[in-house]
Amino acid sequence: MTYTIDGEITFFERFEADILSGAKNITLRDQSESHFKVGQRLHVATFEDNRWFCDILVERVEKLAFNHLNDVHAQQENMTLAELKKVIIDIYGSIDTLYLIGFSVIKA
Ligand SMILES: CC(=O)Nc1cc[nH]c(=O)n1
Repeated sequence: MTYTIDGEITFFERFEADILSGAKNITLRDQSESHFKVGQRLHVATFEDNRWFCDILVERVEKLAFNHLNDVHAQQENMTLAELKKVIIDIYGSIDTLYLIGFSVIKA
């Protein structure tokens, strides 16, 4: 199948296996990555060395308060809620507003 790539996003290498298996199907980003739109197909590479590992289709984009993170979000990240909150704080520090990007892998 041919399709147009509309942008790119990076993930830490430690998330690669969970993304490729479908165990992780959302990502939570800050304002700087709030521009993604439903229907976009994105080139996905590792943050560490910019190595392509899949393309994804963006299926959801939602603004989400950190205080509203719940067990469903954690399950979609393949983590416990406590692990997810720690990951977010480790990446972004104290943050009130997140952007949930839901996706499916379309090529790997
Ligand atoms: C590179 C990077 O910021 N990666 C992130 C950030 C938040 N969630 C996630 O799954 N990946």
